[in-house]
Amino acid sequence: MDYISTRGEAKSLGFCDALLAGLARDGGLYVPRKWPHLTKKEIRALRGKSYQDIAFEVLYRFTGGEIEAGVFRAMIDEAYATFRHPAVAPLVQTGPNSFILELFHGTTLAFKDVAMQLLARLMDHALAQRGERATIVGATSGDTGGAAIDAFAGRARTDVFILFPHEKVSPVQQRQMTTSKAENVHAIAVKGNFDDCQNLVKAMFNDIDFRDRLKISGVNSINWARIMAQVVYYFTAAISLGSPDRKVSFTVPTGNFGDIFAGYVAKKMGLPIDKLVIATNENDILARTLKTGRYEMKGVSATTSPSMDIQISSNFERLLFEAYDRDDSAIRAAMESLKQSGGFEIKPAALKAIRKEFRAGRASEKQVAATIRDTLAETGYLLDPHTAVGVFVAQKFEKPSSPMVTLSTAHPAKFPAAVKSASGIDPALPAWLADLMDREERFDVLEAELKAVETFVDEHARREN
Ligand SMILES: Cc1ncc(COP(=O)(O)O)c(C=O)c1O
Ligand SMILES: N[C@@H](CCOP(=O)(O)O)C(=O)O
Repeated sequence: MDYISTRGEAKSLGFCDALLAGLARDGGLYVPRKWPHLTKKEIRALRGKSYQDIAFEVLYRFTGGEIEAGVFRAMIDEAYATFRHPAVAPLVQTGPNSFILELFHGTTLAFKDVAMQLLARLMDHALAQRGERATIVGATSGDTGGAAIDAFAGRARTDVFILFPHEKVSPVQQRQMTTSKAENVHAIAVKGNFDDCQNLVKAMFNDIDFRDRLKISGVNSINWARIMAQVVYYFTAAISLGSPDRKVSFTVPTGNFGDIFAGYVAKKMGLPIDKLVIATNENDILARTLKTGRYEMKGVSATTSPSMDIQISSNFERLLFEAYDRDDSAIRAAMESLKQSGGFEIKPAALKAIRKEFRAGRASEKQVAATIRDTLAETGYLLDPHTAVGVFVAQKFEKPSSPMVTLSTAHPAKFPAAVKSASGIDPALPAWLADLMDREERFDVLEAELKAVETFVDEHARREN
């Protein structure tokens, strides 16, 4: 198993090298050269197994045997022992054929914990094997940052620098990043939006001298291992609803396209998924792209689902690579056009391939609030605003014949103001986070300038092993 870059100019890497590299040196994203496959019989054999068992069966195929099986299994067990629900990612039925997949039972109450807890252990292992350390840089619109800081806090071989948009994340999200006492983690408020943060992270990767000197690595979904870990819950959910003998559709609240791309990977691996539905908030670049065939940036507005206030949707590049039958020159041209003119056209054959697998829809702010209110009234279930985007869009694509699973990507208590204003309910943080808002904050504020951020990272990264 080796990994190739979507832009075709970086050398292919084995699993651990791709894990530590994050972004490829040509600016592209790593994908496996060949998708591993599970037969229907193999999928059937996973029925009744635990989340951890299924995770091992699905994920070990991606490692190319570079990690010893028992060690890999122990990492899975340890990662998911941090979850507060025995099923890790339970399914809740809200209608005859409607289900919510709760992905927020981890330590920071967002779906990011599912991948991040495993990623931290994988990185630690790979670094220890090599006797190396890494400087991790990450961008967040609110949830990746908290999950990364929690998963990497106190780890000896990594320093973590998380860039978040100043004053544009929820107070709970901010405190999950700024109240860690661990010395190896640094929260940086950038005067800009999430796209600025993500561009700065990519620029640090593309500054080859800086990258090599500080051994830069990444924990955003540009890192293949993040996507890989997220594939598992598509399997667990579909299997518990009758897969592979029944097709299941998924609706995914989408921003950086990582979570839904993991669903696409599950399908490539043989899981019989019917449709994958992209749900966007008012920052609807992906819904517009599917409709018009043109990816066109037009500015980001602040919404009540801030983690999805994104327009440079990194993982869409991975999908384009597949839709163009892995023609890396088409990807280089599209990404160059995005850089030069803020958009690109998708060729008809590639667009057709995308439309075959995906549907897309958007939810306005009014629709999000109404969905939170109405779902509570009709089912007693309290949604967070990101999940509400998903539930609203899912309704348009539900069919009486097959189940529709909407991914619930965050706990409502991460966004109390929006939830209260829509439903009248003030969702409480769980007991272990009850004092979060009283904890002391520690963070730095920087301009959205590469020099300022690189200087900060350089000054604060530890170099000794
Ligand atoms: C709560 C929440 N929902 C949805 C998303 C969108 O996920 P993705 O960026 O993988 O599309 C994010 C951020 O990524 C998030 O934090
Ligand atoms: N919504 C994300 C944005 C970063 O996404 P990632 O999946 O690429 O890490 C966040 O909450 O930070």
